Amino acid sequence: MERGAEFDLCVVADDDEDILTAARLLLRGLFREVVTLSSPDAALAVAAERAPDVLLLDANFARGATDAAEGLALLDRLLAQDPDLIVVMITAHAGVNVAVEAMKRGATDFVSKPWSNERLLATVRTAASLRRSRREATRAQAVAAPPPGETPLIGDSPAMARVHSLIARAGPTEANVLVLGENGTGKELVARALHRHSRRAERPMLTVDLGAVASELIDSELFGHVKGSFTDAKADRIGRIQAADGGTLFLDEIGNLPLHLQPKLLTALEQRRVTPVGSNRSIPVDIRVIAATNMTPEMLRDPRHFRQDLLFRLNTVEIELPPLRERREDVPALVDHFLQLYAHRYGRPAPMLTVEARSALAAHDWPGNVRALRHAVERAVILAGEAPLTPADLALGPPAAVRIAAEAVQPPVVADYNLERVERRLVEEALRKHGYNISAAAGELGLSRAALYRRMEKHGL
Ligand SMILES: Nc1ncnc2c1ncn2[C@@H]1O[C@H](COP(=O)(O)OP(=O)(O)OP(=O)(O)O)[C@@H](O)[C@H]1O
Repeated sequence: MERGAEFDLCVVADDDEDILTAARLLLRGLFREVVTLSSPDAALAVAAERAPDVLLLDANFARGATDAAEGLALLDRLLAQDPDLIVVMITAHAGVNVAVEAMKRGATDFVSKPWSNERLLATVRTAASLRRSRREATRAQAVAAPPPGETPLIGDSPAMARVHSLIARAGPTEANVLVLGENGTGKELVARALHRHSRRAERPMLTVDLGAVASELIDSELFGHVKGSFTDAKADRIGRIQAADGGTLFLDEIGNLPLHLQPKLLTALEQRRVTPVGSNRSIPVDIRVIAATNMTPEMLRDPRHFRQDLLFRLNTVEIELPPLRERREDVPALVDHFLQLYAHRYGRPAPMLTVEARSALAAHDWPGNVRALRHAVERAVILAGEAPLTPADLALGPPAAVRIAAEAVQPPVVADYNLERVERRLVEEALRKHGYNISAAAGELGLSRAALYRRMEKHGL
């Protein structure tokens, strides 16, 4: 790494080793890191994961090719993946036509081989400055409001006012934040808002859902691996921690991190370095970690479940999201927001709700929290006719106490062979048995978390 470099990262993709070496030597004064690559796939992967300031791309990627078809096709794919990517094309053989074609397709500039060092440096510096000003503009927008399509964090109950204030204060700092709350309370939305308020906002936030990754793969998913370190390790793979370098890493369902990997994560966070599986070389990383869990604070503070030294690393700031039933005053604003959202999405007028329907929504216990409320409103928008919606249209079911009493006398599942109803009943039972802990219920049902969410949605749970 060079001190005093103006920019962070330049990627050079070319099949000619001599060109790669020359570019690396020339550009390392301008960039803190110059990554050279000789395969199109690697260029796509690194561009997606590292968001370079500039990518220098050889127009004639295939050895001996001169018609630039491969380089131009790769340019299209790179720009489809990230329209803001700054690509400088390297053209050969007085390839003016290729240069013009590349600029038409969205390349920022070009240099022709053999290049003059001054010309190359000037072109690349101008291109990198362009990237920086684009990022600053994006960042200014990002801090002000969530990007289109992303839900704002709704609710001004005292509990949510506290959450908003913690986000505003902790967001711009580098502090690691732990977000606690039952499933569906909005932990991921809080993580996104924290990232948006941070100086890393223009870099990506990468998410690892530790409840969705098979436990034997978590090590390699987080830390990466080197080729041959285990049977399926057919090539080197960078882990999510390294991929989040410069940005934010969101570790969802951190309570699912196996105990034996907890010291490894702690060491990585303390030393700011990762060691891929099978490697003896550690790599420096600069990340901010936001973690989330649906474990109760009591479980989390039990060393049999979670190492306390790792907990102290992760919870510099703790944000607790209370379940929706403890902040019912947020229900009307959430209902109105989702009514508008789905009416717009399905191209129909937002249905009216009777006073009784609104009271039923506010009185419901919402064991699945805001996610379940969102699904209930979506379903109501889809099924609504002309008349205002009544409590029956919302299919909320009786209050929890009545439901439990009724279930006690229900016949066993096998008395009803209707597959849809049996599925709904089993999903409901598994959810209830595990206190709406999605990972645990999915485990018991033999489903992934995503598959369980799909079924909950299908059955309006
Ligand atoms: N305060 C809120 N305002 C608007 N939408 C919300 C709010 N809280 C949650 N949601 C919506 O509810 C759904 C679940 O939110 P999110 O994924 O952030 O919850 P979570 O706590 O991370 O859930 P899980 O633990 O199950 O992963 C999302 O569709 C989200 O948009």
